Amino acid sequence: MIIVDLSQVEKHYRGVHALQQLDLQIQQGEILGLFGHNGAGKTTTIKLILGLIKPSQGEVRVFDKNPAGSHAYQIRRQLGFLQENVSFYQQMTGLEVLNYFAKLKGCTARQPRDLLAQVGLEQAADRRVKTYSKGMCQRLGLAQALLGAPKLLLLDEPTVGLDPLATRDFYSSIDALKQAGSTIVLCSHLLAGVEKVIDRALILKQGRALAAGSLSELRQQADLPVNIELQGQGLQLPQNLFADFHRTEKGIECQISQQQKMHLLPQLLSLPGLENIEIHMPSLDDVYAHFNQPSSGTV
Ligand SMILES: Nc1ncnc2c1ncn2[C@@H]1O[C@H](COP(=O)(O)OP(=O)(O)OP(=O)(O)O)[C@@H](O)[C@H]1O
Repeated sequence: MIIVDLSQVEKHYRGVHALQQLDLQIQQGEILGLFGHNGAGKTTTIKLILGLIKPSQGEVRVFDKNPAGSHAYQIRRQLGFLQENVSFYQQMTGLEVLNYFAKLKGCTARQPRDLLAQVGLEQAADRRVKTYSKGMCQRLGLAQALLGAPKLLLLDEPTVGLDPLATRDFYSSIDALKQAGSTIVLCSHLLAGVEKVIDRALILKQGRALAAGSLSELRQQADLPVNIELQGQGLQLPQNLFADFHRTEKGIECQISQQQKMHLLPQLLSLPGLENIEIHMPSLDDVYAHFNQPSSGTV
């Protein structure tokens, strides 16, 4: 089932082409990573999905309805949103903030306390928000976004300000929501963290889609080499096995194409003296850098 459907969407702000000819479909239960440099059009895409702004051209459908049309209220009750640089009423306690948003959203009274526990703020529930650290405010923002078990969750830089443990907990919560059937859009500049969580990525540049697909599809499209580290003393490679290799203290490092990997692995594993082999596939960071090279076109 398609939850979000953007078709040939354009958004112009007085001379700024924030989005151009954008097509995007997000299936139910999918986690989409939305990436791009500053000003690439990520927040504009999120605002269109939320129905906060309307496209200049093209069509936006969320749950098969126009999110900025007469069904907006009905759609928004099924949405959760965490904006970048979240801020709350400073004089209220964390629990009061969540109760307030829960009432606006028509959620059950029990949920705010459960959510505060889920994001690790149980002990701080009755403290005023003005005493919260940046990371605690971010956790409160997450709890707010999770109110009402949203079917579609939009998260703009959700892990900014979170420590490594809280970031890990956050991604576990995201995975649990996905398992429960939620659809999630994640914008982040911290690519290493989101790499394991997302099903698919859309990379934007100056309002246009540069590349889209799963990490494995993007690796194929980018055709970046795989780095292989062969560890062992006195390793000898058969002649002409690799054009591109160099010796290191631990053994040999080489680069092979993704297509060669499965074909060459048996030969590498049978090398005399091989003690260990480490295979480094191109990361999301590598793929992102590749598509953002000046020569890369758009999809
Ligand atoms: N209300 C507005 N009026 C004029 N221009 C705008 C407005 N909102 C966004 N823009 C412009 O549209 C483009 C896309 O902005 P957007 O906020 O979507 O980028 P972003 O990818 O979210 O960037 P960042 O990573 O910095 O948050 C930018 O050039 C921005 O200056």
